[in-house]
Amino acid sequence: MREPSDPNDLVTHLWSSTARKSDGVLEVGGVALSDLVAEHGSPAYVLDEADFRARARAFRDAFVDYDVFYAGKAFLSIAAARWIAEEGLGLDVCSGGELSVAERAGFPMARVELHGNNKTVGELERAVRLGVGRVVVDSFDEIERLAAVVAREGRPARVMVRVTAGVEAHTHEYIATAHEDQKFGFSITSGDALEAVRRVLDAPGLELLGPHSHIGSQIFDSAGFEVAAKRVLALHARVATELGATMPQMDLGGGFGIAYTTQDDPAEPARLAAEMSAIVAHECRALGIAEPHLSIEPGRAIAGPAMCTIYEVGTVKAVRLDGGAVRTYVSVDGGMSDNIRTALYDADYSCTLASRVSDAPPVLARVVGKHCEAGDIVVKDEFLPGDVAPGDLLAVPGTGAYCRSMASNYNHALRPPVIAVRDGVARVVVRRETEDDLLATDVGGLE
Ligand SMILES: Cc1ncc(COP(=O)(O)O)c(C=O)c1O
Ligand SMILES: N[C@@H](CCCC[NH3+])C(=O)O
Repeated sequence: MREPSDPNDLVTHLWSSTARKSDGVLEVGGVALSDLVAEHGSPAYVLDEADFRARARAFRDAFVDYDVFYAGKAFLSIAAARWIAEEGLGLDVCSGGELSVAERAGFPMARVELHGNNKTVGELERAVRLGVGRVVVDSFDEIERLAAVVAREGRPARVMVRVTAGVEAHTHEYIATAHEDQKFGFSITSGDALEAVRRVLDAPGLELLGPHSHIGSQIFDSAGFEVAAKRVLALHARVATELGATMPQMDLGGGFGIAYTTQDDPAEPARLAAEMSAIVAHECRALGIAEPHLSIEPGRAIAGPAMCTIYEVGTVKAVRLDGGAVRTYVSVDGGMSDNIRTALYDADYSCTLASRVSDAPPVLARVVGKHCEAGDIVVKDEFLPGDVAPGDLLAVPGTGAYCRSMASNYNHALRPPVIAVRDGVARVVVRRETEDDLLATDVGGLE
């Protein structure tokens, strides 16, 4: 259990860099969130543009000799794609929808890569026509499909082969992706990865760049990356000796963890870069192979800390637990429709009172949403001032990654807007959904 912290202050490393409290009111990007809610309503995602850009830049600058692709699945909008382009990163998309955002943003297609374990023929055709920089193939079916697409379109495609390195990453089971028994990639151990490389080499119009390994997400320990890099580089060596080909590149994926609570201690990009580069250099020397050109795909570590969600409290209920302790259930005007991560991954978040000072003694609170679901929890445990009351605003930090992008319309909830703040100015970059948006898809079909 975390210790209560001063409710009138912020645990700064959990918040975006411009977040501060002034007389109990949370400000981000120079905008008081109480003013933002007065104008735009709640709940709302608040995106600190300067922080998002700075994190993107920090990865680009630390991983100097690498290509850095921002993983748009974490959070993508036209504005975010433009910022990523301006900061000099590439963009990883994994669906036609994400590709559309990149296109609408005018993102340079040569710096876009397309992922996915079941891309449609339509998605592959569009990617090839648009000239995306690389397609990461994930199955034998897809290699055949892509080869047919490039033949029909008369345009080549640069290809990476997604591999599973057989690593048990230390993270939630649902977001680990390098163990053998799951849907992504070609197993190195079984020989499928080598066979996939052979088929790509044999396919006219497919240019092989190299293997791609993503071991999972919200990982703090570089040991998993080390084991994966070793196994993937061993594949490079096998491809050279058995197939007589050189793979010029290698992608080590994303997965870099962030601090959701004071229990988390993430590494800075510079340290990650130094560790990963040392591992690759050491292993290449041992195998006697040339170092491939490297790339990575951070998503969460760029978008996650740059956003917070602001909610209004609707009801407060004290519940007596077995043993006599009391838990205060604080219901807010959003929930699992704007942040599914607590319910899906048992994720931990923190929160703070964002609209006033309070000197009331802390109580153990659980922040819950307004959905018809007992597991609709936003913050499992937090100490909040004991006078927390309807009308108060609560803010949850670290909601930039996999919250808006995984948001749903459960109970016909309207997905909240994303409001970018910078230098005292707030701009809506993704508008709030309306009931008309929901009803527009419900076409009746009664005739
Ligand atoms: C292939 C791939 N690359 C990159 C990412 C981004 O991961 P993260 O947001 O943890 O950096 C993911 C998501 O886990 C992924 O599946
Ligand atoms: N959606 C996951 C991250 C992994 C998704 C990308 N493979 C999360 O919220 O943690």
